[in-house]
Amino acid sequence: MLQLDNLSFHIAKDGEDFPLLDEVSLDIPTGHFMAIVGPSGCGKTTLLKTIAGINPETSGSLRYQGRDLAEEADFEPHEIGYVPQFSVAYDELTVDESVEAAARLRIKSRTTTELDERLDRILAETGMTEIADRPVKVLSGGQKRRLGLAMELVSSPKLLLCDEVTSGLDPRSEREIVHLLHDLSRKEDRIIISVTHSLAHLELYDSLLVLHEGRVAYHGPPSGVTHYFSVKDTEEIYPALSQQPSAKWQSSWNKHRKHYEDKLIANSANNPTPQAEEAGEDESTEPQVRAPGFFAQTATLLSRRARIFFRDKGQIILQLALIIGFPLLVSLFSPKANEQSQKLSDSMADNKIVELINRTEVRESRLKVGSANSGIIMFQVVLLCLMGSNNAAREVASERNIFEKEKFGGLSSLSYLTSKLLFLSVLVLVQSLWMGFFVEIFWKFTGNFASHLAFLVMVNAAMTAVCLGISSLAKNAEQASLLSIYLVGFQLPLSGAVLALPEAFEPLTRPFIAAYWAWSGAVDSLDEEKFNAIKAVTETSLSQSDTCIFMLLVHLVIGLAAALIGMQKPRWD
Ligand SMILES: Nc1ncnc2c1ncn2[C@@H]1O[C@H](COP(=O)(O)OP(=O)(O)OP(=O)(O)O)[C@@H](O)[C@H]1O
Repeated sequence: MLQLDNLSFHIAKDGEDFPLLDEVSLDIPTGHFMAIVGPSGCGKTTLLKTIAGINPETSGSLRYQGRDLAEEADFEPHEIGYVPQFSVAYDELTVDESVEAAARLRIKSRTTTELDERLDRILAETGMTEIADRPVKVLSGGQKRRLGLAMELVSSPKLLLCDEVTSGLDPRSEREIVHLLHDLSRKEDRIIISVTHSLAHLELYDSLLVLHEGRVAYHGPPSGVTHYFSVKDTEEIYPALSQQPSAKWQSSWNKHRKHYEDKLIANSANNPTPQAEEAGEDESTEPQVRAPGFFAQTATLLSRRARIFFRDKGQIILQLALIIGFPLLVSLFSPKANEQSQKLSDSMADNKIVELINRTEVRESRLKVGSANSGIIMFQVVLLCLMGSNNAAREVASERNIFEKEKFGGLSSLSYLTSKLLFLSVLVLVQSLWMGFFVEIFWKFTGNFASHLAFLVMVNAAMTAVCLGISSLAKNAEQASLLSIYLVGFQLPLSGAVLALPEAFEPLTRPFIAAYWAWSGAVDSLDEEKFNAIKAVTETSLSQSDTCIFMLLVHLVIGLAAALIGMQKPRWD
């Protein structure tokens, strides 16, 4: 039995306490199929989220099988399934792969055979065996809803919460989904609560909850609802609701509640589910569901991310274009940087004017070489910053809903971060090392080349980590992209590599500019001649390579910490 006792959820609105749910009390027997209906905005989704624990209740209590969910133990992730309004599957995967990934993230299977059997059973139960190989992107609306249900059934939840899983479907698909939910509620003593706008197929529900402005107006058998509201047709319920304030509906419901809910409990006792009949209410017969560990979840996420990446043609083309195009672009400037700076002859010219001309020519040649080498390094650094931002800006923000849903199902934020870290590290290494080695063919880096490579890798890694942090903290993918692009845009002007910044300004901005630390560190890795040539053309002070590596590491760590903080923060729509 699921019991809601005076459950309320309030928000602060214009500085005042405002109830979205007000003292909702319900008794829902096991193996029960309940519909929540009510006018738009009456609090149906809010109630579902409060039961799920996504909205913390302001007052009142929730009990499941006698245990207080707030005081004692909350639902284990495997005990509860929540099918939200949005799709939780990736378009690039097939039905089979989506359900398998959901299973691997939520439960620990002893053997592959055990997992396969579970997947086959769920696909058969939800009528998707025939379309198991089909990509999610070609599924119909009804098939997508079935997939959403299948992905929740992997842990055999005792409580399944469905938010408008029939909305927008044609009448036939809607009927099929309601029948499917009805059948699922008859298995494993499962309680299914379904928010719906539709008043069709009410006969399939065990009970109907009518909400009005966050308050219960009715909870009883669907057959009794027209009598209760004194209307001829269910379609007339909403107009009837608007005829008196919700507080009045609530107080009259409180007078009738016991009578109706006793009836529901008596009905459920008369119609035990097949499992309840076989096993009685003995919970000790239930198989133990264990959550997968950190490494198992990380491996599942990583293999799913790689699969999605390789199936996304747009992503592959963009990555190839960046990886090939950017180093090519840098190499176009290599002839100037390869020029040797002229040296002064050991002997002085006899003529003072000739000597002066020689010195001026040497100086000009040195400035040219210095600025070409500085430019080529900064060009590499800025383009790698751009790649880093492209790598990570949308990585979390674009799949935030799915991530929240998976976190709700028991996914650890640390596994999620680690999988992103591993995936992005491969991109960073390929992009940065290719940039370094390819440009080296055309422009010889005279100095410590390994150190130069390290700075290219570090600046890309730092920018990727910071943009991952932005992606994880941002409200949405558009905001994350915009902030990341601004961050890259500021790198070149604030690095001081092109124009020295005003003295008072420089110490304020420098710590935040990854491009400066990578440029300065790479310049410090050059041989003495080129280092001096660059020093001669720039007014910006250069830092030692150790300091530069340290600062880039700080950027990396801050980015990752921000990403983890953002991931741990609940961000439901
Ligand atoms: N966290 C929140 N903060 C502020 N307002 C909220 C919050 N959650 C919900 N609301 C508001 O509470 C009201 C009820 O929202 P809810 O989504 O529960 O309604 P609903 O009955 O499911 O609506 P619909 O049928 O249109 O989906 C709406 O006016 C919504 O804007």
